[in-house]
Amino acid sequence: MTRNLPPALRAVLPETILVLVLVAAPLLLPPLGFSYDLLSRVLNWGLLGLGFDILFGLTGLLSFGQAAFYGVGGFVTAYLLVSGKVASVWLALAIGTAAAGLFGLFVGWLAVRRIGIYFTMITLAFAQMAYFIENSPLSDYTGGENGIAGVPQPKLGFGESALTISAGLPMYALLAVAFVIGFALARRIVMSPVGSILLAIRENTPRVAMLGHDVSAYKLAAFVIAALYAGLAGGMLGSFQSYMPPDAFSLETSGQLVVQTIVGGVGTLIGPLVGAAIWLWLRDNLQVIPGLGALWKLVLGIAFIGLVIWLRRGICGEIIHRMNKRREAAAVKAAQARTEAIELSEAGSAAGEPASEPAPVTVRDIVLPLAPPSRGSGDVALATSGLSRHYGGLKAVDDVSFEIRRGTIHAVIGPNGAGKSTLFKMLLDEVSPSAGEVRLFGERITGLGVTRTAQLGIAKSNQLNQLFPNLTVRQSLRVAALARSRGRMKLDLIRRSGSLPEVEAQVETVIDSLGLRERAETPAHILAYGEKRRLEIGMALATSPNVLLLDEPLAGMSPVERLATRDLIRSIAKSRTLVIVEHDLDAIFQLADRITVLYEGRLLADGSAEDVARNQAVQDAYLGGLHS
Ligand SMILES: Nc1ncnc2c1ncn2[C@@H]1O[C@H](COP(=O)(O)OP(=O)(O)OP(=O)(O)O)[C@@H](O)[C@H]1O
Repeated sequence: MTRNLPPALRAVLPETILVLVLVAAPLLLPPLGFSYDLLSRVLNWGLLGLGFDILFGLTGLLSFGQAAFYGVGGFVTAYLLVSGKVASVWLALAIGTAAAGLFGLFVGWLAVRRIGIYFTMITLAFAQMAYFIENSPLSDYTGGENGIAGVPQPKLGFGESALTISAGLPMYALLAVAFVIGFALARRIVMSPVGSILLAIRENTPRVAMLGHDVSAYKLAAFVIAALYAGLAGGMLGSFQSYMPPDAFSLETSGQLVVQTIVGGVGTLIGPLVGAAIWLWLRDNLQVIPGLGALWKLVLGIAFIGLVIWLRRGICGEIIHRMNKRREAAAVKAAQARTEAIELSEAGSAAGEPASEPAPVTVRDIVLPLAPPSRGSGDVALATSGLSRHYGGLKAVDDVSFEIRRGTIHAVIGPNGAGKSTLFKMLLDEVSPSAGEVRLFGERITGLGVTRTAQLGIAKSNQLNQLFPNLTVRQSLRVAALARSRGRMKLDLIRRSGSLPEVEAQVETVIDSLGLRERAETPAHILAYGEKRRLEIGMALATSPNVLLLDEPLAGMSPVERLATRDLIRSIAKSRTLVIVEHDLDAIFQLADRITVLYEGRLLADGSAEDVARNQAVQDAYLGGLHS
């Protein structure tokens, strides 16, 4: 239905619907028990929830400490106004919001380096500390348990003619305007390059770091954005009810926000508002039912357990899912059918039957629009000296020194457990060596970490796929290409993710070179195995590296896929240095200019393919005369 709308209107459809609903709400909902005051509180919670949803829904970081920022914004604003230090409510709101953002910067800086439950615990601990500080050491400023009364309401205009925005409908209108602006801004953030990267972080954090994005910095940005929203909502709370309550800081506030967001729909932006409407309406109305008494909390709890069980994605999440499902069902079905056909054809070709489909990859020479970073002029691209990695007593890699020449295909081979993958991981500082170092074009990169080395021009495709399962092929490659065009971190929150011409050209080139044009809009988890392997390589390639490391690129592929991927590798090698770990020795001896052989963590041989094939030690220890 929405497809028939003009593109300009379609782009702002959610905002348009939101405005219509917010205009209609005070006309239609009061008879159902939604007073203007209740509607205003719902909007205030919704504003708090917008930031939380960017943090939790988009980035996957569950904070149990949003009350800390809500409280800081609220109390700083209220104190400045009541103490007379600032006369303008708008200015006090701006300062309160900025204070919450600064506090968010501090807490986030400590929290984002931790993951999962540890992150959540740090946010919870800070919120509890903030509650204590508000109640005790700072009670002269905050009123302690009494909070701050007499917070003035905002005024529109100047001097005598200024219009006070009083409680009731005017305050509802102000909060509605704030919410619409906050929503539009949040949606822009979600659709921006930063939003794409935050989503990818939720899908697969280590891979985002390996592509060259500074994961901690992006998480911190999401954290501060959430704190700013919370600070603004907190500031408006005091002004709207003329009183800043101490329980803004309480654990219950943080917990209620989490529940409301889950009930309304995580990752939908509008979900926290809907969750708040249901929660507050039920709470207000259950409390006044005669005979229910204190049992209202029990009834509320049961109602919410039911909602969460039957509407797993939350109310808005479920609605959006069902609408998308109907619209996308045919596309998903077709994608799955294509996957089955490809896998059937691959199984057939693996069993020696003639392929029922043409080779899926049609390779052209790959000229990527985004150039790799320019690095040194020497002949040696990568060099290791005395590189070792020990796990307890096990020497996974032991004192390995070798060089990889610029513009060559260099293979690293060795039997299972020889240390190839560990060596690879050390080449881009994914794993820190126990001893020794790696140099990229003469510059020491050991100790820089995987994100910095990626920015210097090394990328790796992994032995086990590290994809973004719910992102499409195009979205995945875009996240990779953004790392080359934007560096480790850039806060372009307002521009659209797909609006960078060079990045888009890069993505299209890689899609074509991978032979995935037909699958560009297919989520990674639906792809056939061979396609996933190619996407794994493509993501590394899309960062436009100087040196591309391929860890077992042919593993598990059918013969047809292998041939196609070999062509792809040859084509990539025309413009960059390639290092390959691979067990398919026939492929390696055809592809590689030089070969390094590892055996039990040590360097056994290093030379041209002919030299290595003739090397007696290699034959004895590994090849068993196969290539003599
Ligand atoms: N994180 C780790 N902790 C302990 N031991 C490890 C770790 N990673 C690798 N190893 C061990 O180091 C040795 C080398 O492993 P590695 O994966 O590098 O070998 P590989 O040559 O890549 O093997 P394969 O060809 O089977 O992938 C193995 O004995 C492995 O069990």
